[in-house]
This record gives sequence, C-alpha cells and structure tokens, in this order.
Amino acid sequence: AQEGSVAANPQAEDEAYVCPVTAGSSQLNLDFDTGSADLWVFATDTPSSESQGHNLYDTSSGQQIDGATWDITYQDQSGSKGVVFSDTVVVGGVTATSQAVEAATSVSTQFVQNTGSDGLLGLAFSSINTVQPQQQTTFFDTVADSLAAKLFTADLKKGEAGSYDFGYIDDSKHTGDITYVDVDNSQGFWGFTAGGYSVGDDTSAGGDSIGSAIADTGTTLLYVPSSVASAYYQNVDGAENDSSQGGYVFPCSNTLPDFHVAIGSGVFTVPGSYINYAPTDSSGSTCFGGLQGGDGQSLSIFGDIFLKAHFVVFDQTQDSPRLGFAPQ
Ligand SMILES: COc1ccc(CN)cc1O
Repeated sequence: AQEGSVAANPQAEDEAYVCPVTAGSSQLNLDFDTGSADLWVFATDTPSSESQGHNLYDTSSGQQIDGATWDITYQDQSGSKGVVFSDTVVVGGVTATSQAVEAATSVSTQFVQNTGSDGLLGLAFSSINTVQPQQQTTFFDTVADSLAAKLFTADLKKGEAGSYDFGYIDDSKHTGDITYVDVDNSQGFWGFTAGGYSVGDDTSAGGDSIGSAIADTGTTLLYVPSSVASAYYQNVDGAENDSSQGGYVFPCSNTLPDFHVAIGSGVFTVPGSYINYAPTDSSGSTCFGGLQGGDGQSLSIFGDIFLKAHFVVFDQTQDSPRLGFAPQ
C-alpha cells in the first residue's frame, strides 16, 4: 500500500502553498487546491508569451487523450483551459499511473504573473473535474484504492513549510484529539456545517451559526457571512469595510482578537495575528483582514487563514466522507 508526504511551501504572504510534483519527466511546483478537481499545468503547449518564468510539463512524456479538453474558471474569475495527457504523476513518493495531466493552452494573467506556481493539483471531488467529453479523476481519487488508508491530511503553517500527507495520519503533527464532522460533497466540495462563533477572550463560540462552509486550501483568506465579519471588526479600532481595497482594512498597529468557531463537538481558534493578514501598501500603515465577508454567496470559505492554524484530515475511509480538525 502507498503512503507519502510532500512539503507545502508558502508563497509570499501565505497567498498560496505550492508542492513539488513530478509529472512525466518534469518537476513542477503545484498549488494543491481542495476547492477544485483539475490537475492542470503550464506546459510545452502553453504559449511562450504566457509561460515565461514557469516550470513546464513536457507533453512528449505523456499520451494525449484524444479529443479531451478542459476549461476552468475560479471564484476570483481567474482561469485556464487546454488539452489533456495521461502520464505518471508522483507526489511525495505516491505514484499515480495514468493520471490526467491537463496541459494549458491558455492561462489568465493572475496565473501568468504568479511564477511561483506551475499549475494546480485539485483535491476536491472528481464530480467537478472539467475535462470533456470524459470527466477525469483527481490525483487523490486516482491513487485512493492503493493508499494504506483512503485519506489525506493538510498541515499548512503560517510563514513556513507545512505538509500534505497521503494514506496515513501522522499524530506528531497535531495535539489533542481529531474532531470529525460529516461532509456534504453534493457540490463537489469538502462541505461541512460550521456552528457558532465568538471573538477575543470569549472562547465559547456560542454566537450565531456560520452555517454551510467548505475547506478550501486553494483560497487564501477566511470568508464568512457578512454579519459575522461585521461583528468581528466591531472589535478592531479604526476598522472599515473599504470597497476600494476589496474588504475590511484597519490600522496595522492593532492587536487583533482571536476568532473562535464551533465545528462538530470542538471549538477551533484562528489567532488574531493570523487575521492581521498583510499591509495594503508599502507604507505598512493600513492592513488587510484575513477574515472577510463573503460577497453574498451562501457558502463560507474556510481558506488558508483558518486551515493553517489546524491539522486537517480529508477522510474517505468511511461509507461517507468526513473532515477531521485538530489543533496543531
Ligand atoms: C490566481 O490564483 C489562484 C486562483 C484560483 C485558485 C483556486 N482557488 C488558486 C490560485 O492560486
């Protein structure tokens, strides 16, 4: 049975986490994204005007899947599209033979400009893979039956390398028990129900329920209902929701309060220091919040700001999928 571990390297400001992957004969740094289900890469098929500075997948090592194409658009309206090859993909020693590797023939500027990422490796459910006419499986689904245990874990960290493990739980990476909650994968995501929340020294997480949420390693920040974000920033001197900046900003001199949320039988904390995300400009006087209100969409997105404070188990060992959360 297979098992393996790969480093999750933070990009600047923990904007995304990239992991070394071998696809065919090519070494690539891919953004592991539990919010999508396509493994797509910058490739020798990508226009050179769009691929400068990126490691490229050499499509000559793969077998092109005849007639297969893909086209993906993300929440932030970035996206890419292209053709599909079958090749061997290795992550932390775990080998997927005949894995669909989606080679980009067009990539949006956000990805072109982020030369630290050579593509994405989707870890959501294969039901939302965009390849047509035959939908393909994610890396995890491709190897799942060969793993010692049908699960993977994410141990992302603030400002330093963490890891993704496949096929086993490394109990040295978490403290205390793992709290498991049911997953609703009807929309292809690792969906769960978040309970009440609280702010600062009140660790009760007794407030209004946050509701439906997804665990999304491919989203940088933590997006909650606007009422929750508003209640949080009532506790931050000088905070304002500045549409020209894209959300809540505040004087960087603040010490931000912790954010606590009930999930299943547990209460999970995001340190206030994690919510003091980054300065909005080089003067460093105004800072952008790591916790933001959703733009009206119904799902809360528990992105890296939340995930990097915890050890998270993405578990398909049971009859239905579940998520596990533990303090690191
Ligand atoms: C533009 O950068 C990205 C856009 C979308 C995703 C997937 N949530 C990951 C990214 O790194």
